[in-house]
Amino acid sequence: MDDSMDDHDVARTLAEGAGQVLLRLRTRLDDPASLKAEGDRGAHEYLVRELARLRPDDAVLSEEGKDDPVRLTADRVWIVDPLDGTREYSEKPRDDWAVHVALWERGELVAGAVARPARGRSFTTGEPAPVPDAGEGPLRLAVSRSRPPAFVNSLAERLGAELVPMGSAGIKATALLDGVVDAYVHAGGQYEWDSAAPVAVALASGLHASRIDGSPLRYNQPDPLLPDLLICRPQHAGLLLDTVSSLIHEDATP
Ligand SMILES: Nc1ncnc2c1ncn2[C@@H]1O[C@H](COP(=O)(O)O)[C@@H](OP(=O)(O)O)[C@H]1O
Ligand SMILES: [Mg+2]
Repeated sequence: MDDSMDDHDVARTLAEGAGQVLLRLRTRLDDPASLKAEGDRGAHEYLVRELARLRPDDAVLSEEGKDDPVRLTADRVWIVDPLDGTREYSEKPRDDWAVHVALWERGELVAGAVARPARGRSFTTGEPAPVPDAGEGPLRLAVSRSRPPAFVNSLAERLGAELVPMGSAGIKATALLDGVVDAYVHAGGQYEWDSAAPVAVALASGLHASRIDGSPLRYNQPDPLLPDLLICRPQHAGLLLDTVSSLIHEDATP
């Protein structure tokens, strides 16, 4: 255990370090299949090695690792996505991919960092970024560019909102802190590692983060599937949750 760094520092240092591994790989590989495979593997190996060195007593849940059930009885679990937006990473020169490192401790996300290596700025719970003021224009909703929620066109239409497709959950969540979008909405499938660090960073900045039915996001569950998510300014949460709920309800009504 390295006491010279607190958990926020560990999250940021490791997310940025894995980002450097990924940037280096991208200078020597071009083929998308190799970039995907080598990127996932190289960043995962770096994170596992550094967590074992800096926090040897903690458990790890990584998208790219075998799920070790020891995490279910551990007090502290690092939930990491070594390369979020793998598809975009493989499509040079796209820059919408990220590294996620979060720490779950006894039921809560207590630290986290989202590194955006190709954009050169990281977001961390250690120094929460201020939330930019909402603009006057229509709401801008960040959505997956490849697997957006089924209801998203109806949602945009009902709210008079604009859709802003982009890759990576970390990129979409931190786009709120850039002031580029007003909300990130996802449904249809995702896992704990996709949202843990983005949600830790968003909550530290004072944003709202929940399931799309408004219920809390729970991490370190036996099944890491966590299929939907809403991150937004607190003042928009009621409108967005109510509108999503009515669209889902209408869809389910014969
Ligand atoms: N329907 C779905 N089922 C499973 N995972 C999904 C999903 N939609 C998005 N994701 C995952 O969520 C992350 C962000 O997705 P997107 O860029 O489409 O918004 C990606 O993580 P990875 O790149 O780590 O695999 C992607 O695989
Ligand atoms: Mg991911």
